[in-house]
Amino acid sequence: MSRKKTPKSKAGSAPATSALPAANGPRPVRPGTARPGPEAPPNGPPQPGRSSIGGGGDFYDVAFKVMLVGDSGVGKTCLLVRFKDGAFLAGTFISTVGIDFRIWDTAGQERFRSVTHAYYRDAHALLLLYDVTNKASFDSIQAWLMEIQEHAQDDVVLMLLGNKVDSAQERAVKREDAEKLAKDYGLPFMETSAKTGLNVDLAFTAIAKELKQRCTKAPSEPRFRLHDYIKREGRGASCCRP
Ligand SMILES: Nc1nc2c(ncn2[C@@H]2O[C@H](COP(=O)(O)OP(=O)(O)OP(=O)(O)O)[C@@H](O)[C@H]2O)c(=O)[nH]1
Ligand SMILES: [Mg+2]
Repeated sequence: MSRKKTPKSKAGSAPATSALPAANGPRPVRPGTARPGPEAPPNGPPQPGRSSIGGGGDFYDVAFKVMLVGDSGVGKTCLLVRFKDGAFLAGTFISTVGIDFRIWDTAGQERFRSVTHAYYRDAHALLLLYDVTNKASFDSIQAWLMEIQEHAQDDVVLMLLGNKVDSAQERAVKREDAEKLAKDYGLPFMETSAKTGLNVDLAFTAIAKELKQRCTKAPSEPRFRLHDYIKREGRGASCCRP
Protein backbone atom coordinates (compact mmCIF):
# COMPACT_ATOMS: atom_id res chain seq x y z
CA MET A 1 0.00 0.00 0.00
CA SER A 2 2.99 2.29 0.09
CA ARG A 3 5.20 3.71 -2.54
CA LYS A 4 8.70 5.00 -1.99
CA LYS A 5 9.49 8.50 -3.10
CA THR A 6 12.50 10.70 -2.91
CA PRO A 7 12.36 13.37 -0.21
CA LYS A 8 10.60 16.58 -1.10
CA SER A 9 9.09 15.16 -4.27
CA LYS A 10 5.98 17.27 -4.53
CA ALA A 11 5.33 17.33 -8.23
CA GLY A 12 1.69 17.12 -9.06
CA SER A 13 0.70 17.28 -5.45
CA ALA A 14 -1.08 20.59 -5.44
CA PRO A 15 -4.85 20.72 -5.50
CA ALA A 16 -6.21 21.49 -8.93
CA THR A 17 -5.91 25.20 -9.41
CA SER A 18 -8.86 25.04 -11.76
CA ALA A 19 -10.94 24.70 -8.64
CA LEU A 20 -10.09 28.27 -7.80
CA PRO A 21 -12.19 31.02 -9.34
CA ALA A 22 -10.32 33.98 -10.78
CA ALA A 23 -11.35 36.25 -7.97
CA ASN A 24 -10.47 34.01 -5.12
CA GLY A 25 -10.83 36.25 -2.14
CA PRO A 26 -10.83 34.94 1.37
CA ARG A 27 -14.01 33.22 2.30
CA PRO A 28 -15.01 32.19 5.76
CA VAL A 29 -14.36 28.52 6.21
CA ARG A 30 -16.19 27.69 9.36
CA PRO A 31 -13.55 28.76 11.81
CA GLY A 32 -13.36 26.43 14.78
CA THR A 33 -17.07 25.99 15.12
CA ALA A 34 -17.64 22.30 14.97
CA ARG A 35 -20.16 20.18 16.67
CA PRO A 36 -20.24 16.41 16.19
CA GLY A 37 -21.66 15.42 12.85
CA PRO A 38 -24.40 12.90 12.30
CA GLU A 39 -21.99 9.98 12.26
CA ALA A 40 -20.42 10.81 15.61
CA PRO A 41 -20.86 7.99 18.08
CA PRO A 42 -23.40 8.80 20.77
CA ASN A 43 -22.21 10.29 23.98
CA GLY A 44 -22.62 8.06 26.99
CA PRO A 45 -21.32 4.78 28.36
CA PRO A 46 -19.81 2.22 26.02
CA GLN A 47 -22.49 0.29 24.21
CA PRO A 48 -22.46 -3.48 23.82
CA GLY A 49 -21.52 -4.39 20.30
CA ARG A 50 -20.28 -0.92 19.53
CA SER A 51 -17.28 -0.74 17.26
CA SER A 52 -13.97 0.19 18.76
CA ILE A 53 -11.74 2.70 17.06
CA GLY A 54 -9.25 0.95 14.84
CA GLY A 55 -10.66 -2.40 15.89
CA GLY A 56 -8.19 -2.48 18.77
CA GLY A 57 -10.72 -3.33 21.44
CA ASP A 58 -10.67 0.08 23.13
CA PHE A 59 -14.09 1.60 23.55
CA TYR A 60 -14.77 5.28 23.94
CA ASP A 61 -17.63 7.36 25.20
CA VAL A 62 -17.01 9.89 22.50
CA ALA A 63 -15.08 9.40 19.30
CA PHE A 64 -14.35 11.85 16.57
CA LYS A 65 -12.91 11.62 13.13
CA VAL A 66 -9.93 13.87 12.62
CA MET A 67 -8.21 14.02 9.26
CA LEU A 68 -4.82 15.32 8.20
CA VAL A 69 -4.83 17.01 4.82
CA GLY A 70 -2.38 19.02 2.74
CA ASP A 71 0.02 18.62 -0.15
CA SER A 72 2.16 15.56 -0.55
CA GLY A 73 5.32 15.72 1.53
CA VAL A 74 4.24 18.36 4.03
CA GLY A 75 4.59 15.86 6.87
CA LYS A 76 1.07 14.60 7.61
CA THR A 77 2.14 11.03 8.30
CA CYS A 78 5.14 12.17 10.34
CA LEU A 79 2.95 14.48 12.42
CA LEU A 80 0.58 11.65 13.15
CA VAL A 81 3.39 9.25 14.02
CA ARG A 82 4.97 11.88 16.27
CA PHE A 83 1.69 12.34 18.10
CA LYS A 84 0.83 8.69 18.28
CA ASP A 85 4.23 7.10 18.89
CA GLY A 86 6.42 10.03 19.93
CA ALA A 87 8.81 9.17 17.11
CA PHE A 88 10.01 10.84 13.93
CA LEU A 89 10.20 9.09 10.59
CA ALA A 90 13.49 10.37 9.24
CA GLY A 91 15.02 9.39 5.95
CA THR A 92 13.09 7.86 3.12
CA PHE A 93 9.82 9.53 2.35
CA ILE A 94 7.14 6.89 1.96
CA SER A 95 4.16 8.64 0.53
CA THR A 96 0.73 7.68 1.78
CA VAL A 97 -1.36 5.97 -0.87
CA GLY A 98 -5.08 6.73 -0.77
CA ILE A 99 -6.14 6.62 2.86
CA ASP A 100 -4.08 5.20 5.69
CA PHE A 101 -6.62 3.33 7.77
CA ARG A 102 -4.59 3.37 10.97
CA ILE A 103 -5.94 6.84 11.53
CA TRP A 104 -7.31 9.30 9.08
CA ASP A 105 -4.07 10.22 7.45
CA THR A 106 -4.72 11.17 3.85
CA ALA A 107 -2.60 11.25 0.73
CA GLY A 108 -1.63 14.68 -0.51
CA GLN A 109 -1.01 13.57 -4.04
CA GLU A 110 -3.45 14.93 -6.57
CA ARG A 111 -4.16 11.52 -8.06
CA PHE A 112 -5.73 10.37 -4.78
CA ARG A 113 -7.84 13.47 -4.31
CA SER A 114 -11.12 11.91 -5.35
CA VAL A 115 -10.57 9.12 -2.83
CA THR A 116 -9.85 11.63 -0.10
CA HIS A 117 -12.98 13.64 -0.86
CA ALA A 118 -15.15 10.74 0.17
CA TYR A 119 -13.70 10.87 3.66
CA TYR A 120 -14.27 14.55 4.31
CA ARG A 121 -18.00 14.22 4.64
CA ASP A 122 -18.09 12.76 8.13
CA ALA A 123 -14.87 14.30 9.43
CA HIS A 124 -15.31 16.34 12.59
CA ALA A 125 -11.97 18.08 12.38
CA LEU A 126 -9.32 18.70 9.77
CA LEU A 127 -5.69 19.56 10.34
CA LEU A 128 -4.60 21.37 7.20
CA LEU A 129 -0.84 21.28 6.78
CA TYR A 130 1.69 23.07 4.64
CA ASP A 131 5.46 22.83 4.79
CA VAL A 132 7.22 26.03 5.87
CA THR A 133 10.16 25.09 3.61
CA ASN A 134 7.95 24.63 0.56
CA LYS A 135 6.20 27.75 -0.73
CA ALA A 136 4.08 25.77 -3.20
CA SER A 137 2.51 23.83 -0.36
CA PHE A 138 1.51 27.13 1.26
CA ASP A 139 0.18 28.49 -2.01
CA SER A 140 -2.07 25.43 -2.20
CA ILE A 141 -3.81 26.23 1.06
CA GLN A 142 -6.54 28.32 -0.51
CA ALA A 143 -7.34 25.54 -2.93
CA TRP A 144 -7.45 23.10 -0.02
CA LEU A 145 -9.83 25.40 1.78
CA MET A 146 -12.11 25.39 -1.22
CA GLU A 147 -12.03 21.62 -1.33
CA ILE A 148 -12.87 21.51 2.33
CA GLN A 149 -15.69 23.95 1.83
CA GLU A 150 -17.05 21.79 -0.93
CA HIS A 151 -16.67 18.38 0.65
CA ALA A 152 -16.58 18.71 4.43
CA GLN A 153 -19.38 19.50 6.83
CA ASP A 154 -20.15 23.15 7.37
CA ASP A 155 -19.19 23.01 11.01
CA VAL A 156 -15.97 21.05 10.74
CA VAL A 157 -13.21 22.22 13.10
CA LEU A 158 -10.28 23.38 11.08
CA MET A 159 -6.71 24.21 12.06
CA LEU A 160 -3.86 25.41 9.87
CA LEU A 161 -0.42 24.02 10.66
CA GLY A 162 2.90 25.11 9.17
CA ASN A 163 5.10 22.04 9.62
CA LYS A 164 8.91 21.49 9.49
CA VAL A 165 9.64 24.64 11.43
CA ASP A 166 12.81 22.95 12.68
CA SER A 167 14.32 23.55 9.22
CA ALA A 168 14.89 27.22 9.92
CA GLN A 169 17.51 27.74 7.23
CA GLU A 170 15.24 26.36 4.54
CA ARG A 171 12.22 28.40 5.54
CA ALA A 172 10.34 29.64 2.48
CA VAL A 173 7.09 30.79 4.10
CA LYS A 174 7.14 33.63 6.59
CA ARG A 175 5.18 33.07 9.72
CA GLU A 176 3.58 36.48 9.27
CA ASP A 177 2.20 35.48 5.86
CA ALA A 178 0.61 32.39 7.32
CA GLU A 179 -0.73 34.37 10.25
CA LYS A 180 -2.38 36.75 7.84
CA LEU A 181 -3.95 33.96 5.85
CA ALA A 182 -5.15 32.31 9.03
CA LYS A 183 -6.60 35.57 10.26
CA ASP A 184 -8.36 36.24 6.96
CA TYR A 185 -10.04 32.86 7.16
CA GLY A 186 -10.55 32.88 10.91
CA LEU A 187 -8.44 29.77 11.35
CA PRO A 188 -6.44 28.79 14.39
CA PHE A 189 -2.80 28.49 13.29
CA MET A 190 0.46 27.18 14.65
CA GLU A 191 3.83 26.23 13.34
CA THR A 192 4.84 22.65 14.17
CA SER A 193 7.66 20.20 13.80
CA ALA A 194 7.07 16.50 13.53
CA LYS A 195 10.84 16.18 13.88
CA THR A 196 11.22 17.92 17.25
CA GLY A 197 7.62 17.51 18.37
CA LEU A 198 7.06 21.25 18.66
CA ASN A 199 3.36 21.98 19.15
CA VAL A 200 2.34 18.56 17.85
CA ASP A 201 0.59 17.33 20.98
CA LEU A 202 -0.90 20.77 21.41
CA ALA A 203 -2.50 20.70 17.97
CA PHE A 204 -4.22 17.38 18.57
CA THR A 205 -5.11 18.21 22.16
CA ALA A 206 -6.67 21.52 21.19
CA ILE A 207 -8.78 19.83 18.54
CA ALA A 208 -9.82 17.12 20.99
CA LYS A 209 -10.81 19.67 23.64
CA GLU A 210 -12.86 21.64 21.16
CA LEU A 211 -14.68 18.56 19.90
CA LYS A 212 -15.26 17.10 23.33
CA GLN A 213 -16.74 20.30 24.62
CA ARG A 214 -19.18 20.43 21.75
CA CYS A 215 -20.45 17.07 22.80
CA THR A 216 -20.31 17.16 26.57
CA LYS A 217 -20.28 20.76 27.75
CA ALA A 218 -22.66 21.59 30.56
CA PRO A 219 -24.48 24.91 30.08
CA SER A 220 -22.80 26.32 33.17
CA GLU A 221 -19.31 25.37 31.95
CA PRO A 222 -17.26 28.12 30.32
CA ARG A 223 -16.84 27.70 26.61
CA PHE A 224 -13.51 26.29 25.43
CA ARG A 225 -11.80 28.82 23.17
CA LEU A 226 -9.54 27.12 20.67
CA HIS A 227 -7.78 30.28 19.48
CA ASP A 228 -7.08 31.41 23.03
CA TYR A 229 -5.89 27.98 24.05
CA ILE A 230 -3.22 27.63 21.37
CA LYS A 231 -2.22 31.25 21.84
CA ARG A 232 -1.63 30.54 25.50
CA GLU A 233 -0.06 27.10 25.17
CA GLY A 234 1.82 27.40 21.86
CA ARG A 235 5.60 27.17 22.00
CA GLY A 236 8.36 28.77 20.00
CA ALA A 237 7.05 29.22 16.55
CA SER A 238 3.42 29.32 17.56
CA CYS A 239 1.48 31.87 15.62
CA CYS A 240 -0.36 33.80 18.13
CA ARG A 241 2.39 35.24 20.24
CA PRO A 242 1.37 38.38 22.06
N1 LIG B 1 12.78 18.46 8.92
C1 LIG B 1 11.57 17.92 8.96
N2 LIG B 1 11.19 16.98 8.06
C2 LIG B 1 9.94 16.47 8.14
C3 LIG B 1 9.02 16.90 9.11
N3 LIG B 1 7.86 16.23 8.92
C4 LIG B 1 8.07 15.42 7.89
N4 LIG B 1 9.33 15.55 7.40
C5 LIG B 1 9.91 14.83 6.27
O1 LIG B 1 9.12 15.16 5.12
C6 LIG B 1 8.97 14.01 4.29
C7 LIG B 1 7.50 13.76 4.01
O2 LIG B 1 6.82 13.44 5.22
P1 LIG B 1 5.42 12.62 5.21
O3 LIG B 1 4.90 12.66 6.60
O4 LIG B 1 5.59 11.28 4.60
O5 LIG B 1 4.55 13.52 4.23
P2 LIG B 1 2.98 13.37 3.87
O6 LIG B 1 2.37 14.72 4.01
O7 LIG B 1 2.38 12.29 4.68
O8 LIG B 1 3.03 13.00 2.33
P3 LIG B 1 1.89 12.18 1.48
O9 LIG B 1 1.61 10.92 2.23
O10 LIG B 1 2.52 11.94 0.14
O11 LIG B 1 0.70 13.07 1.35
C8 LIG B 1 9.72 12.86 5.00
O12 LIG B 1 11.00 12.73 4.41
C9 LIG B 1 9.83 13.32 6.44
O13 LIG B 1 10.96 12.79 7.09
C10 LIG B 1 9.43 17.90 10.06
O14 LIG B 1 8.69 18.34 10.96
N5 LIG B 1 10.71 18.37 9.93
MG1 LIG C 1 1.61 10.48 4.19
